[in-house]
Amino acid sequence: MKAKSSGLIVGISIGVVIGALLAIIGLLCFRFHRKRSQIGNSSSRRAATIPIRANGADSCTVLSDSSIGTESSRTSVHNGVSSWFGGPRKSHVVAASGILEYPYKDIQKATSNFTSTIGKGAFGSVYKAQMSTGETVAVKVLATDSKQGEKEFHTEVMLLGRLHHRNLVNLVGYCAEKGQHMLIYVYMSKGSLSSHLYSEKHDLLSWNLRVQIALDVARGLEYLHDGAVPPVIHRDIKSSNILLDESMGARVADFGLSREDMINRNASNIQGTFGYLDPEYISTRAFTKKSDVYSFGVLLFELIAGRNPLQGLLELVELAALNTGGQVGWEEIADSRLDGNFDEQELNDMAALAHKCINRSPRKRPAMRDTVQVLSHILKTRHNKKHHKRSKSDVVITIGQSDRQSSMNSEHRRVESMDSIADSVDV
Ligand SMILES: Nc1ncnc2c1ncn2[C@@H]1O[C@H](COP(=O)(O)OP(=O)(O)OP(=O)(O)O)[C@@H](O)[C@H]1O
Repeated sequence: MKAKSSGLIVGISIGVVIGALLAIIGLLCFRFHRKRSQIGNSSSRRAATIPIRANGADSCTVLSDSSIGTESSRTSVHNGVSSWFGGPRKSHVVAASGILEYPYKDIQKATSNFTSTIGKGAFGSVYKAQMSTGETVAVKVLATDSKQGEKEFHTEVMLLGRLHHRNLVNLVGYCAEKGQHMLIYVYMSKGSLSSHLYSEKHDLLSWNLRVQIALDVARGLEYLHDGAVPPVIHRDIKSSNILLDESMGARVADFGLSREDMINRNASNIQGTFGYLDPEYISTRAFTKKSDVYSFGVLLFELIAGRNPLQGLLELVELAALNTGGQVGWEEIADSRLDGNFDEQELNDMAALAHKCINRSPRKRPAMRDTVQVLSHILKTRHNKKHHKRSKSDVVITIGQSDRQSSMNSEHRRVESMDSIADSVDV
């Protein structure tokens, strides 16, 4: 009986030990498995968030103003590369930039055999294309008399593909077949700034929108000058090269193209557009970032006056500058169609900035990063004024006369301090 019970005890003990061992092994296996799956998850998460372009162009570039950012992975995911994978030949991706090559026949089909013309510029015709993926794009077919060889074209595509910013008309693909060179861009549904300023078919651009457009353009150019590696000088800033997206956001187009390819080059070999050209460039033939700043100044005056350089814009500006001393009184050149619907202070600040941009001496012109600061300051001041007006009217309803007086005093003090900030941003 005793032997029987001690056998039972030994049996139970062995069972408990084996059970415990099994439990420990099971626990270890479970933890090991969980760790492995965590590693797997984190690497797939990383893969999903690493920008497609690892060459630096798509990483966030912090420039002069805190709200700025490159289009970055947003472009890659939404209107950039990833949404394009269904369409083009995957084997022909230009690896360094992520820009995709499209077969000629796809473009031919998407443009209804090149009949969907949007317009024609110095580089050739532009077509609207409806891709089989559902995307709408703009296809620029470079003129066939282009002297650019295959290698140079691919180099240009690689360089263009590195430039990505929310205020640039980004390149998304290309086609090099049948002796043709085509560049495929994000489609800008609202057309060019020049058409909005000068064509009857559009509603009048409000003053508020004009300032926002000026800031968008300044940010795009600032990115080209200070964010792109190597820096890019645009060389042809003008209102027809500023395109507007669905929400009227402005983007700089036609950047980074080798100007040697332009058709109808004039004999003097001066490149760019008359009226926007830096006089210093005309005399020295050296195009610098400050030449872009000059053209940007002309564009700012265009927004203010609603008149282009071929309609005597700069003559008007010079006359007004005699009276304003470059500072105040610029209202006299305001676009008459605005019918006085603009903030005088904003208009004077923007005109004073434009006047600095077109200074004959390039050294005295601001850098693009300075123009971004001044324009965002104008918009911040507008925002603050609106906010204060609203809170002031709330105060009027709830407090008595003496309190109202003190609140107005503090508003007065705030405006004074805003003025001193404006002086410090002055370029
Ligand atoms: N990405 C785009 N989306 C929508 N329309 C575009 C796009 N790119 C160009 N366009 C339009 O196509 C037309 C031709 O443009 P392009 O840039 O070739 O010439 P341009 O700017 O008119 O003149 P230039 O070549 O002298 O600068 C213009 O009406 C322009 O607004």
